[in-house]
Amino acid sequence: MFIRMPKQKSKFRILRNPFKIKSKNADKNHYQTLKKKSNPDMHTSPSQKNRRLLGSIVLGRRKTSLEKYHDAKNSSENNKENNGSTDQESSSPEFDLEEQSLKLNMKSAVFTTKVALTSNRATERSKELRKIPMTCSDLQYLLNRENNSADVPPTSVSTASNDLLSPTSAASSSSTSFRGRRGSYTMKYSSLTEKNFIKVPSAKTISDRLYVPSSASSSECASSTGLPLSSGAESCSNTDDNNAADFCRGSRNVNRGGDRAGARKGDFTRKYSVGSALYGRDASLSPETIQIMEEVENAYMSSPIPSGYLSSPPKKSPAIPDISMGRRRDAERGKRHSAKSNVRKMNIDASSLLARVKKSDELKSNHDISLRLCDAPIKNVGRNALTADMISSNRKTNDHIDRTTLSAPIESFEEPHLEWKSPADRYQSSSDERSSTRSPRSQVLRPNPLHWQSNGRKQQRNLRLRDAKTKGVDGRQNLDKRTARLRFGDTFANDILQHRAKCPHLNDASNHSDIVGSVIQDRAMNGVSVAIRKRPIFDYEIDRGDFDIVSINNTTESSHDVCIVHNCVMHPDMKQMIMKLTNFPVTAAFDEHCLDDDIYRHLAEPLVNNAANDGISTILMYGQTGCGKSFTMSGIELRTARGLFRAMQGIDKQASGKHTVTMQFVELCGSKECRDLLSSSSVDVKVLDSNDGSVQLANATSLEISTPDDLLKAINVAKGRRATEATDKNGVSSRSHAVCQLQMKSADERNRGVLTLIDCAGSERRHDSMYHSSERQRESAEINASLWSLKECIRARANKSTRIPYRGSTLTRILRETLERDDAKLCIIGCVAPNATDTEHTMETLKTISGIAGIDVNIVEEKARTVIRSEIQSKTHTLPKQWSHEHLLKFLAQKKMNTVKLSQKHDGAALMKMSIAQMKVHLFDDRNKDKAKDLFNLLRKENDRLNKLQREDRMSMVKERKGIR
Ligand SMILES: Nc1ncnc2c1ncn2[C@@H]1O[C@H](COP(=O)(O)OP(=O)(O)OP(=O)(O)O)[C@@H](O)[C@H]1O
Repeated sequence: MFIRMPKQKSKFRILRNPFKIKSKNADKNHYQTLKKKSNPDMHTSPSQKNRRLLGSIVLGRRKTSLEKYHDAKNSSENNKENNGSTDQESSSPEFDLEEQSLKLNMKSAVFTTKVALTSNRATERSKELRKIPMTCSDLQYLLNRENNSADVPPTSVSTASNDLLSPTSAASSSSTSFRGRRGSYTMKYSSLTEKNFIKVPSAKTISDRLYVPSSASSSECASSTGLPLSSGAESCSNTDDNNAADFCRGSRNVNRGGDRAGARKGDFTRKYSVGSALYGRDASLSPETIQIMEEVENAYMSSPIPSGYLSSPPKKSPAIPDISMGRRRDAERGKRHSAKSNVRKMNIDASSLLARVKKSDELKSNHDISLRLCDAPIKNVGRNALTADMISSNRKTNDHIDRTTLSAPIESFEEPHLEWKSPADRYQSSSDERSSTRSPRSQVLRPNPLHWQSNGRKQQRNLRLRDAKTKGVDGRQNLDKRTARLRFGDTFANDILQHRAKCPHLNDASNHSDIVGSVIQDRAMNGVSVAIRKRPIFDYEIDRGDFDIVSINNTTESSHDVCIVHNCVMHPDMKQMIMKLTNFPVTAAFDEHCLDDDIYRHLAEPLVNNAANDGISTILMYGQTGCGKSFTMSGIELRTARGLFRAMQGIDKQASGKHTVTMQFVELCGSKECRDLLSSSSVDVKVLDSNDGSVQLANATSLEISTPDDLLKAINVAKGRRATEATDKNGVSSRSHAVCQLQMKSADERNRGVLTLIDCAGSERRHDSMYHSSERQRESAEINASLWSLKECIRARANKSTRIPYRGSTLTRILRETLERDDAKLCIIGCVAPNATDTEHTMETLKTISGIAGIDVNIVEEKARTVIRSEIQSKTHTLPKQWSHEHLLKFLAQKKMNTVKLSQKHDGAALMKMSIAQMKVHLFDDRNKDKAKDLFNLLRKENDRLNKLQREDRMSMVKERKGIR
């Protein structure tokens, strides 16, 4: 039966997009099928059938459903009128699909079609469209069936797909059913539209190999596929009762393979083999098919290749001895090898394996496999060739093999490994097993450690890791910087204490008390001064084992103070402790004993006075999160409110005029957003540049301030509206830059002074923001970007650059006047946290600060030195889990627990991990539970006692440190 293709539909369309037409009714039809499954003839009216056929077969421009409907209707009517033919004739497609397929050389291509598969017991979930592979001829077959053409020659249908598609229901049915384990499956014809056919690109070769024409004899089949008969046998392996279930799985595999456009050979094999077996029970199977199936089944049964291998191709080899004895490269290539090299390899492999297997007692139970492997005909090539991988997969898939052999520890393979020790012996031992045609040199079997060594190494590594875990502090254990600092905190802290004791001027709380503020301002370079304030270490930090690593030297007569960071690190051997000292120069440094008054007097007051005298002043807080920026800024604001008005009063008296103070308070969130904090409505503020070089905050509320209290109240209100969030470091971490701008204008508005107080959001390192939400991480990135931009601007200013890149961020745009005007004063106060875990943060802040001031050239890194372990880490206070075997014995002797049976491997860590039951079994000969319980409790009690002592020690050390100051 031929179908005529309309002339105007070019074949190229098929090539370019053979699946162009999409049936919008596919889903609807699918559910209709499910509904009407019991009576499939219900929806096979001629018009419906025609519509479906036209919608599915006519290739070309995609038609709307309405067009398709009209087309179908018209063609149906025309056929009836013109030909006066029967329904069957009228609905026959008008082109020769087989011819077209041949022309397009697509006959052997595999298509995948979505079919509605529903089982009797199917739940709603399983009623989904599945894909099964089909050939062009399958399609033709189905279309012919659709057309009720009983005279379709079944020979044109491939065996495999025929198996799948032969109906159990009446031939005229619009849906095809076939049996499966879960019941009968229905495949709906209406889903046979081009859009549902997906060509599997790599399938041609697969189909060439696997499809066996049902009309051909088995020998023809073998010759046409170019494979030995045994490979044809592959297509009907696995004939057990699990076929139906496997079929479902197999279909899914094929489906996935089709989706990936790389259907795997194994998947196809599996599916077809199962499919054919499934159909073996069907009465409607053609005699030719049955004959072929029988032949291939016989061939399969006589095949020496294990079914396990045929049904699942070899995968990556597990840990077995390297039986290939070839070069490592050869073994790795394994599958990629040519057929020839595989044959050679098989020769060696099978015989060598057999020889060694016979010698090994442990593998005796597997003799039957080994013999089978050796019996395998050497001529088997390609897929049938034996390789190490294959043998391993054979081991895997054969259930009768003792699985303990594979999972046995590496020691169980020691015997064959030792055999390879001497090359001469190796040659001798193998010469009688192999032909000696090659030179002895080429036959010397090198002990290829491909699997052995990799497994040995892996095991050694695991042992090392386990050791490291159990060894505790004294063992070689890899720790990150922060953990190591806490772990060895006592030793490091003691070393720092000793250093401070040698240099009593460090952290001596002098804090420039005898130096007036102007002196520090005199140190400023180009109006930019940088200062450091170290916050005190908190109790909770001490409790967790943290210690103070920042020392301040502010007693020097030089032009700058020094902030010393004691960087405590571990040597790569994780045993030696290294102390590195870095000296950072800053304009002024304040230790943890400094007061807000000190900060104001030395740093802020000169700038406030400058602003009151119509100057441009900016105070900016910089530093990591939780280091005291807001704390310091609050102190400055409090004092500024009074100091500013005081300064202005003096000026007003002199000038007999009155200054007005206006205030604007905005926050900068991210790199662009600017919000007014003096207004409850969150108005977006625009930062506008004026021609005179000043900056206007358009839309921001300008509040006129007349008293210090008004100023403080307004500041508090604005701060209350500031975006804060609880972080790991700070319960109320500021997530925005707060900018408070005070403008002092003279009565005639000729003179103008500006004081800008900026409390930056905390700079964060990756570790701090690692656990943040994506929003927070973006925020952190923007904060850091704006700070980086500020740094660039200040550098450019210090370098007297003609162009300051202030447009880099909103923060720098607001600070434009400060950055551009030479008489402007800028004080950056860097806050640092003293704890050891924040060493990197602190160093980064200090580096940035001194870089801004242009004094980073004076940063001095002292030579690293090894820290001598302090005796304070008293051995008496080591916890039980850190005890050695000897320490444990001593302890048990002290406690008169002489009945405990300890082996060398039992140390403190091992015992602390044991439960009472384990102690009873492993440590007491009489298995006395009470004794085990006593020991268990004794160790726990001792652990608590020592823990408490350690804590007390630490506290006394801290007190001691404070006393030294
Ligand atoms: N010099 C100090 N003396 C006593 N406590 C301080 C000092 N500096 C900071 N603190 C305390 O440290 C905590 C964190 O300080 P603060 O909120 O000022 O940090 P921050 O740098 O502004 O953090 P963020 O950038 O996350 O807003 C506060 O509880 C504060 O009281």
